[in-house]
Amino acid sequence: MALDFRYRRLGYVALNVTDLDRSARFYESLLGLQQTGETGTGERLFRCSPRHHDIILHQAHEPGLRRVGWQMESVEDLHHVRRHLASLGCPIQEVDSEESADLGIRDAFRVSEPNTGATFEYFHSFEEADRPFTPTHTKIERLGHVVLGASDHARTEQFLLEQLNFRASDRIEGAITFMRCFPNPLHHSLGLAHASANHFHHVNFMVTDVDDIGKAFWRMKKNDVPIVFGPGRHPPSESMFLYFLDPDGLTVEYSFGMEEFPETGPRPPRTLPRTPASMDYWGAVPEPRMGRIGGIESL
Ligand SMILES: CC(C)c1ccc(C(=O)O)c(O)c1O
Ligand SMILES: [Fe+2]
Repeated sequence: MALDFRYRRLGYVALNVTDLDRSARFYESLLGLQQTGETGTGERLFRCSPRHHDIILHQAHEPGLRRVGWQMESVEDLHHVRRHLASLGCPIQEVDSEESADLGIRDAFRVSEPNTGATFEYFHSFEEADRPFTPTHTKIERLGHVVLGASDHARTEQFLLEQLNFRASDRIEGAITFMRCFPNPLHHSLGLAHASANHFHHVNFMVTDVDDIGKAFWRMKKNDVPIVFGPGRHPPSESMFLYFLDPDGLTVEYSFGMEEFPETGPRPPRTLPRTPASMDYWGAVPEPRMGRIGGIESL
């Protein structure tokens, strides 16, 4: 089957947190998301875009990734990816109408990415919020990307590229692959790190102003939020970055700027050597806590 289904964007990321109130305060007041409501099961919805939500926080015993939502360009693209995954023998779980209504989506289904066990949810229509997103201290532009650690990196990368129509933008040899969800132009919406076990690595928010990075550095310091990498500038995507930990120790990144790819005639992916200089132009060194906490919940 030709893999010509088209993604619109990384739709949303659902995270498991161990103290919902504490995390809600962090994601709202320190990160700058707007809380928009709750689902019938008490999950909290947050946004940084005109859409229904960008982040879901779910109360759980262990922190980590609950699922990743992918918005497709059209209903035909959604049917296409569903048929393709079913033809590969991947069990498809439909999202029932009550939950879909809560999430502002329609015709959604979930599937377990067979190598990492991460739940991918595919949908097409995504409700808009009734009011525009009004940034507070940080001019967040969008939910940027999610990075997973994979114990079988080669197989996972192959599945994502050959079966799910992601495209490789760059690789750091033996460390990470940066992938865009075709034809979305952003350098990466999904990153796949080499790891000894499958795990959540980090979630990223793109900001519109370099001052958002500098201001976050001091805001996090004043509020005793651990900064685990940066400020710095990533050679692969050219973005300036700051990584810090949420109250459960999940890693969150702010970044400013990112290379964009044309749909046709993109440059080929590069392979950068596995050296500190491939992670940061400015000489920052990641703390061991970066990208360490966070399991992957299975479907
Ligand atoms: C340190 C990590 C995994 C990393 C490296 C490079 C980029 C980038 O080029 O944007 C990232 O976003 C990362 O998270
Ligand atoms: Fe990142």
